[in-house]
Amino acid sequence: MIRIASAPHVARFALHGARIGIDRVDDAMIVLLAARRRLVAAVAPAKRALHVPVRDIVREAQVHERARRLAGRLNLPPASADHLMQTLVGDACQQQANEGATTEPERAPRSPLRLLPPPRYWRLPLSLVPASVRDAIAVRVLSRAVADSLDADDLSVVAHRRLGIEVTDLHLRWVLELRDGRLHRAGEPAEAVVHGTATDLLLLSSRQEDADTLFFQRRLKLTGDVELGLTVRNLLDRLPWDTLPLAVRIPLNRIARTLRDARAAHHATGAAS
Ligand SMILES: O=C(O)C(=O)C[C@]1(C(=O)O)C=C[C@@H](O)C=C1
Repeated sequence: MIRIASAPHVARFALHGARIGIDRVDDAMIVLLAARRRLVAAVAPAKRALHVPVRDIVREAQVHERARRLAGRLNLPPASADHLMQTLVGDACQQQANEGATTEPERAPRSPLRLLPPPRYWRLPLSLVPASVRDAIAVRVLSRAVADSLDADDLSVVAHRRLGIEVTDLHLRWVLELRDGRLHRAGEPAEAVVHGTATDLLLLSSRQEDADTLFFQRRLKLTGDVELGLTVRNLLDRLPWDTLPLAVRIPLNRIARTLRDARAAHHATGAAS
Protein backbone atom coordinates (compact mmCIF):
# COMPACT_ATOMS: atom_id res chain seq x y z
CA MET A 1 0.00 0.00 0.00
CA ILE A 2 2.68 2.43 1.02
CA ARG A 3 4.69 1.64 -2.07
CA ILE A 4 1.71 2.22 -4.39
CA ALA A 5 0.77 5.43 -2.63
CA SER A 6 4.33 6.73 -2.70
CA ALA A 7 5.13 5.65 -6.30
CA PRO A 8 3.64 8.75 -7.98
CA HIS A 9 5.37 10.85 -5.41
CA VAL A 10 8.71 9.20 -6.13
CA ALA A 11 8.08 9.41 -9.86
CA ARG A 12 7.29 13.15 -9.57
CA PHE A 13 10.49 13.61 -7.60
CA ALA A 14 12.50 11.62 -10.17
CA LEU A 15 10.93 13.59 -13.02
CA HIS A 16 11.68 16.90 -11.35
CA GLY A 17 15.28 15.84 -10.60
CA ALA A 18 15.85 14.58 -14.15
CA ARG A 19 14.45 17.82 -15.59
CA ILE A 20 16.82 19.89 -13.49
CA GLY A 21 19.64 17.77 -14.90
CA ILE A 22 18.29 18.13 -18.47
CA ASP A 23 18.12 21.92 -18.02
CA ARG A 24 21.80 21.95 -16.96
CA VAL A 25 22.79 19.82 -19.97
CA ASP A 26 20.75 22.11 -22.28
CA ASP A 27 22.49 25.15 -20.77
CA ALA A 28 25.85 23.52 -21.45
CA MET A 29 24.79 22.85 -25.04
CA ILE A 30 23.88 26.49 -25.58
CA VAL A 31 27.26 27.51 -24.11
CA LEU A 32 28.93 25.04 -26.49
CA LEU A 33 26.88 26.42 -29.41
CA ALA A 34 28.13 29.91 -28.55
CA ALA A 35 31.72 28.58 -28.53
CA ARG A 36 31.17 26.81 -31.87
CA ARG A 37 29.72 29.99 -33.38
CA ARG A 38 32.76 32.00 -32.24
CA LEU A 39 35.01 29.53 -34.07
CA VAL A 40 32.79 29.64 -37.15
CA ALA A 41 33.10 33.46 -37.05
CA ALA A 42 36.86 32.99 -37.45
CA VAL A 43 36.38 30.54 -40.33
CA ALA A 44 34.25 32.91 -42.45
CA PRO A 45 36.83 35.69 -43.11
CA ALA A 46 39.56 33.08 -43.69
CA LYS A 47 37.42 31.47 -46.38
CA ARG A 48 36.65 34.82 -47.96
CA ALA A 49 40.39 35.63 -48.08
CA LEU A 50 41.06 32.26 -49.71
CA HIS A 51 38.13 32.71 -52.14
CA VAL A 52 36.71 29.34 -51.18
CA PRO A 53 32.94 28.75 -50.91
CA VAL A 54 31.16 28.80 -47.55
CA ARG A 55 30.14 25.17 -47.86
CA ASP A 56 32.79 22.50 -47.84
CA ILE A 57 31.11 19.17 -48.50
CA VAL A 58 34.25 17.15 -47.74
CA ARG A 59 34.69 18.86 -44.37
CA GLU A 60 31.00 18.34 -43.59
CA ALA A 61 31.36 14.62 -44.31
CA GLN A 62 34.31 14.52 -41.86
CA VAL A 63 32.28 16.41 -39.23
CA HIS A 64 29.42 13.89 -39.57
CA GLU A 65 31.79 10.93 -39.57
CA ARG A 66 33.52 12.06 -36.35
CA ALA A 67 30.16 12.62 -34.67
CA ARG A 68 28.91 9.19 -35.78
CA ARG A 69 32.07 7.48 -34.47
CA LEU A 70 31.80 9.19 -31.08
CA ALA A 71 28.07 8.40 -30.96
CA GLY A 72 28.90 4.75 -31.63
CA ARG A 73 31.37 4.66 -28.72
CA LEU A 74 28.71 6.15 -26.43
CA ASN A 75 25.98 3.79 -27.70
CA LEU A 76 23.95 6.63 -29.18
CA PRO A 77 21.81 6.14 -32.30
CA PRO A 78 23.85 7.37 -35.31
CA ALA A 79 20.73 9.11 -36.71
CA SER A 80 20.53 11.31 -33.58
CA ALA A 81 24.16 12.34 -34.01
CA ASP A 82 23.46 13.07 -37.69
CA HIS A 83 20.45 15.25 -36.88
CA LEU A 84 22.39 17.23 -34.31
CA MET A 85 25.30 17.80 -36.69
CA GLN A 86 22.95 18.78 -39.52
CA THR A 87 21.45 21.45 -37.27
CA LEU A 88 24.87 22.71 -36.19
CA VAL A 89 26.33 22.78 -39.70
CA GLY A 90 23.14 24.41 -41.05
CA ASP A 91 23.43 27.06 -38.34
CA ALA A 92 27.10 27.63 -39.21
CA CYS A 93 26.24 28.11 -42.91
CA GLN A 94 23.47 30.55 -42.04
CA GLN A 95 25.80 32.43 -39.69
CA GLN A 96 28.45 32.77 -42.41
CA ALA A 97 25.84 33.93 -44.91
CA ASN A 98 24.62 36.60 -42.45
CA GLU A 99 28.13 37.69 -41.58
CA GLY A 100 28.98 37.98 -45.28
CA ALA A 101 25.91 40.18 -45.70
CA THR A 102 26.82 42.46 -42.79
CA THR A 103 30.56 42.73 -43.36
CA GLU A 104 30.58 43.15 -47.14
CA PRO A 105 28.90 46.58 -47.18
CA GLU A 106 31.39 47.86 -44.62
CA ARG A 107 34.22 47.11 -47.05
CA ALA A 108 32.38 48.13 -50.15
CA PRO A 109 31.59 51.89 -50.08
CA ARG A 110 35.00 52.96 -51.32
CA SER A 111 34.96 50.52 -54.21
CA PRO A 112 34.83 52.13 -57.66
CA LEU A 113 32.84 49.05 -58.70
CA ARG A 114 29.73 50.76 -57.35
CA LEU A 115 29.83 52.76 -60.60
CA LEU A 116 29.36 49.59 -62.66
CA PRO A 117 25.67 49.33 -63.58
CA PRO A 118 23.96 46.36 -61.91
CA PRO A 119 22.97 43.53 -64.30
CA ARG A 120 19.33 44.65 -64.36
CA TYR A 121 20.43 47.74 -66.34
CA TRP A 122 21.67 45.43 -69.09
CA ARG A 123 18.12 44.28 -69.75
CA LEU A 124 17.48 47.01 -72.31
CA PRO A 125 20.69 46.60 -74.34
CA LEU A 126 20.23 42.82 -74.21
CA SER A 127 16.66 43.12 -75.44
CA LEU A 128 18.04 44.83 -78.56
CA VAL A 129 20.00 41.69 -79.45
CA PRO A 130 17.74 39.40 -81.49
CA ALA A 131 16.40 36.54 -79.34
CA SER A 132 17.63 33.95 -81.86
CA VAL A 133 21.22 35.27 -81.54
CA ARG A 134 21.03 35.41 -77.72
CA ASP A 135 19.61 31.90 -77.55
CA ALA A 136 22.12 30.44 -79.99
CA ILE A 137 25.03 31.90 -77.98
CA ALA A 138 23.62 30.72 -74.63
CA VAL A 139 22.92 27.19 -75.90
CA ARG A 140 26.34 26.96 -77.49
CA VAL A 141 28.20 28.13 -74.37
CA LEU A 142 26.18 25.91 -72.01
CA SER A 143 26.39 22.92 -74.31
CA ARG A 144 30.14 23.28 -74.56
CA ALA A 145 30.55 23.60 -70.78
CA VAL A 146 28.36 20.58 -70.08
CA ALA A 147 29.82 18.36 -72.80
CA ASP A 148 33.40 19.24 -71.80
CA SER A 149 32.80 18.65 -68.12
CA LEU A 150 30.51 15.66 -67.68
CA ASP A 151 30.63 12.27 -69.30
CA ALA A 152 27.78 10.54 -71.11
CA ASP A 153 26.88 8.41 -68.06
CA ASP A 154 26.45 11.49 -65.89
CA LEU A 155 24.31 13.15 -68.51
CA SER A 156 22.13 10.16 -69.33
CA VAL A 157 19.97 10.86 -66.24
CA VAL A 158 18.78 14.15 -67.72
CA ALA A 159 18.61 13.07 -71.38
CA HIS A 160 15.36 14.10 -73.10
CA ARG A 161 14.23 16.12 -70.07
CA ARG A 162 13.33 19.79 -70.47
CA LEU A 163 15.31 21.97 -68.08
CA GLY A 164 14.81 25.71 -67.68
CA ILE A 165 17.32 28.38 -66.68
CA GLU A 166 15.93 31.74 -65.67
CA VAL A 167 18.22 34.73 -65.17
CA THR A 168 15.86 36.64 -62.92
CA ASP A 169 17.41 40.13 -63.08
CA LEU A 170 17.88 40.04 -66.85
CA HIS A 171 14.43 38.55 -67.54
CA LEU A 172 16.07 35.84 -69.65
CA ARG A 173 14.83 32.30 -69.72
CA TRP A 174 15.87 29.30 -71.73
CA VAL A 175 14.38 25.84 -71.86
CA LEU A 176 16.95 23.28 -72.85
CA GLU A 177 16.87 19.61 -73.67
CA LEU A 178 19.78 17.22 -73.81
CA ARG A 179 19.80 15.09 -76.92
CA ASP A 180 22.73 13.08 -78.30
CA GLY A 181 25.02 14.51 -75.61
CA ARG A 182 24.30 18.12 -76.65
CA LEU A 183 21.94 20.76 -75.38
CA HIS A 184 19.20 21.96 -77.70
CA ARG A 185 16.60 24.65 -77.25
CA ALA A 186 13.30 23.02 -76.31
CA GLY A 187 9.73 24.26 -76.49
CA GLU A 188 8.11 25.36 -73.23
CA PRO A 189 7.19 24.29 -70.66
CA ALA A 190 10.27 23.21 -68.74
CA GLU A 191 9.89 20.28 -66.38
CA ALA A 192 12.19 21.92 -63.81
CA VAL A 193 13.63 25.44 -63.73
CA VAL A 194 16.72 26.85 -61.97
CA HIS A 195 16.19 30.55 -61.15
CA GLY A 196 19.01 32.89 -60.13
CA THR A 197 20.47 36.32 -60.78
CA ALA A 198 23.16 36.76 -63.45
CA THR A 199 25.78 37.26 -60.73
CA ASP A 200 24.86 34.11 -58.79
CA LEU A 201 24.62 31.96 -61.92
CA LEU A 202 28.06 33.20 -62.99
CA LEU A 203 29.48 32.58 -59.51
CA LEU A 204 28.13 29.05 -59.79
CA SER A 205 29.54 28.50 -63.29
CA SER A 206 32.94 29.78 -62.22
CA ARG A 207 32.83 27.58 -59.07
CA GLN A 208 33.33 30.53 -56.75
CA GLU A 209 30.12 29.45 -55.02
CA ASP A 210 28.85 25.90 -54.90
CA ALA A 211 25.32 24.90 -55.82
CA ASP A 212 24.59 23.69 -52.28
CA THR A 213 25.41 27.06 -50.71
CA LEU A 214 23.45 29.00 -53.31
CA PHE A 215 20.37 26.80 -52.90
CA PHE A 216 20.72 26.81 -49.12
CA GLN A 217 20.87 30.61 -49.06
CA ARG A 218 17.94 30.71 -51.50
CA ARG A 219 20.00 32.66 -54.03
CA LEU A 220 19.20 29.87 -56.49
CA LYS A 221 15.73 28.39 -56.58
CA LEU A 222 14.35 25.28 -58.16
CA THR A 223 10.78 24.98 -59.34
CA GLY A 224 8.89 22.22 -61.10
CA ASP A 225 9.74 18.52 -60.90
CA VAL A 226 11.55 18.17 -57.58
CA GLU A 227 13.30 14.91 -58.45
CA LEU A 228 14.64 16.26 -61.74
CA GLY A 229 15.59 19.50 -59.98
CA LEU A 230 17.63 17.58 -57.39
CA THR A 231 19.35 15.58 -60.14
CA VAL A 232 20.30 18.85 -61.85
CA ARG A 233 21.53 20.25 -58.57
CA ASN A 234 23.77 17.20 -58.07
CA LEU A 235 25.10 17.50 -61.61
CA LEU A 236 25.84 21.18 -61.06
CA ASP A 237 27.80 20.29 -57.95
CA ARG A 238 29.82 17.72 -59.85
CA LEU A 239 30.72 19.95 -62.79
CA PRO A 240 34.51 19.55 -62.76
CA TRP A 241 35.62 23.15 -63.21
CA ASP A 242 39.22 22.18 -63.95
CA THR A 243 38.24 20.42 -67.20
CA LEU A 244 37.11 23.73 -68.72
CA PRO A 245 39.77 25.34 -70.93
CA LEU A 246 41.77 28.10 -69.23
CA ALA A 247 40.66 30.51 -71.94
CA VAL A 248 37.09 30.10 -70.62
CA ARG A 249 37.91 29.67 -66.95
CA ILE A 250 39.98 32.84 -66.45
CA PRO A 251 37.55 35.37 -67.99
CA LEU A 252 34.55 33.63 -66.40
CA ASN A 253 36.25 33.77 -63.03
CA ARG A 254 37.13 37.45 -63.42
CA ILE A 255 33.68 38.48 -64.63
CA ALA A 256 31.95 36.58 -61.82
CA ARG A 257 34.29 38.06 -59.20
CA THR A 258 33.83 41.59 -60.55
CA LEU A 259 30.04 41.20 -60.54
CA ARG A 260 30.11 39.86 -57.00
CA ASP A 261 32.24 42.78 -55.78
CA ALA A 262 30.08 45.24 -57.73
CA ARG A 263 26.99 43.77 -56.09
CA ALA A 264 28.57 44.25 -52.66
CA ALA A 265 29.36 47.86 -53.62
CA HIS A 266 25.77 48.41 -54.84
CA HIS A 267 24.37 46.95 -51.64
CA ALA A 268 26.58 49.29 -49.65
CA THR A 269 25.24 52.30 -51.51
CA GLY A 270 21.68 51.00 -51.22
CA ALA A 271 21.29 50.09 -54.90
CA ALA A 272 20.83 46.33 -54.69
CA SER A 273 21.55 44.30 -57.84
O1 LIG B 1 34.81 24.19 -41.43
C1 LIG B 1 34.23 25.05 -42.11
O2 LIG B 1 34.68 25.43 -43.19
C2 LIG B 1 32.96 25.62 -41.64
O3 LIG B 1 32.46 26.57 -42.24
C3 LIG B 1 32.25 24.98 -40.52
C4 LIG B 1 31.25 23.95 -41.00
C5 LIG B 1 30.68 23.27 -39.70
O4 LIG B 1 29.66 23.74 -39.22
O5 LIG B 1 31.33 22.36 -39.20
C6 LIG B 1 30.16 24.64 -41.72
C7 LIG B 1 30.08 24.66 -43.09
C8 LIG B 1 31.01 23.94 -43.96
O6 LIG B 1 30.36 23.36 -45.04
C9 LIG B 1 31.82 22.98 -43.23
C10 LIG B 1 31.89 22.94 -41.87
